[in-house]
Amino acid sequence: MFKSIVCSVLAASLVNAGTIPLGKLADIAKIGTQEDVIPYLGGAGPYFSFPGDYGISRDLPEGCEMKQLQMVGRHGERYPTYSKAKTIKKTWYKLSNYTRQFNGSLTFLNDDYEFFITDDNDLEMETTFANTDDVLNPYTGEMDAKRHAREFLQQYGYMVENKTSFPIFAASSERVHDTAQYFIDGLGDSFNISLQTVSEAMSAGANTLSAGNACPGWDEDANDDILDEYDTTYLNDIANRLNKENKGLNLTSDDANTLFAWCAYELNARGYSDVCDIFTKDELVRYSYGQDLTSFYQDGPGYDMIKSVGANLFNATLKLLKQSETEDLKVWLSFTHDTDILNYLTTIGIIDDKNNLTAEYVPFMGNTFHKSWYVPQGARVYTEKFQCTNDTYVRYVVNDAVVPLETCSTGPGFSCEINDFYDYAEKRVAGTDFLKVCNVSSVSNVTELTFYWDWNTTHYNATLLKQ
Ligand SMILES: Cc1ncc(C[n+]2csc(CCOP(=O)(O)OP(=O)(O)O)c2C)c(N)n1
Repeated sequence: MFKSIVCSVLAASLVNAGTIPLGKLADIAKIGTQEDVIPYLGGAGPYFSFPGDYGISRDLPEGCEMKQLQMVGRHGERYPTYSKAKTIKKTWYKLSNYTRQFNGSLTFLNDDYEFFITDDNDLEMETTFANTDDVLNPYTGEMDAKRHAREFLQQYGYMVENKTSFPIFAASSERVHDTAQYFIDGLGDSFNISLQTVSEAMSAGANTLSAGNACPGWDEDANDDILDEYDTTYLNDIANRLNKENKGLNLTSDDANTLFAWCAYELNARGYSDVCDIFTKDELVRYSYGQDLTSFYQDGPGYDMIKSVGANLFNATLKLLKQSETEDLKVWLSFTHDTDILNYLTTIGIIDDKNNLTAEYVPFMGNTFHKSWYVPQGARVYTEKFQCTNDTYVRYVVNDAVVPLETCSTGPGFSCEINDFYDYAEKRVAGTDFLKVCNVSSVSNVTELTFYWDWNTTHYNATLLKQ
């Protein structure tokens, strides 16, 4: 209410001051024109479908019947976290304190540029119709989740036609919870969904959708010796270029690095970002690979403990698959964070673990791991279990594309025959030990993931966290 009064007062004063922007409106000119940049932003930017879909049809193979559907999704487009906002603001203060005219790719700052974070209460949160910087922004997390719900109904609506009451699970981060709620809103009022908010506090231990948050054994710096080798002179080049064009500006390579995140989050908040136009295409490729490397060695196959972390959720999804005949519920929808999805995909074996990424150069041959392809904002990983005549199969759909298991894809639609799948899965989880490698017992005595089975009696309603 207060906000809308302030807005109308502001609007009125703009009218009186005669500053209504006439003619050239940046949003009209730019919204929708920067989609090429999004895949290079390490998953911080808006949702896009997995580009390498191999041409496999997403449709249920002919003559088959879906038996169970699971989905693990990331929350949608958001504002920066507190820590990322701090670094972005540091760069913004340098720019906003510059007293001369800007030249080159920073020229947009001469016009009436408004910094995209206008309210610190938005930090850590989804971008929404209410808090977006621009009414035309097509990339709000709210819209993404609602659209996802409609796409879910279009693709799999037959699975919920006769079962309109069911639970949806969300980790207790506020943005994750909000995404689940927008998804529920998008399903429409024919449904009676109970939103189960499962704690992602450390004390939740194994009963969580965010094993990474219950993992004191995880060490962010474990593979820094590898990551430090990556050549980051492209960041110095960016800073030097901007400083040369703008005498007296003292941007550092850290500022240059921050500008990529600024570009991504401004797209989420505003729908376009002049900051994205600062970079050359080569610089975008170098930044993007840096993001791939970091997540490969912190949350992917490059860090040996990750298979164990992802096993906490993967084991639960396997149990659900095995119970598909006896469990009343056929659809299991859950929302969590990007790192948790990367951990899960690592255990499944969907991220290539046969070629460790090199930090010595950008490997164009044989590198299939592009972080943004797997976990853009709003990422969604579906597990399909379907029966065709007498045989049953499993396959994964990542961000709208069927992504077959490398060594098990001879079934219809490049799926994996169910017994072969269980053998495959057993090998994947052999030797993993989430509780041990994460040292869970130091923060929690909860040793099992139970919420998929006891939600109806427990009713999960964890306190929301901004993390
Ligand atoms: C296995 C593991 N344990 C702990 C961490 C620490 N950690 C960093 S970010 C994060 C949660 C995800 O937050 P964010 O990167 O903001 O992802 P988003 O909410 O945008 O999906 C956790 C648990 C980690 N990355 N990986």
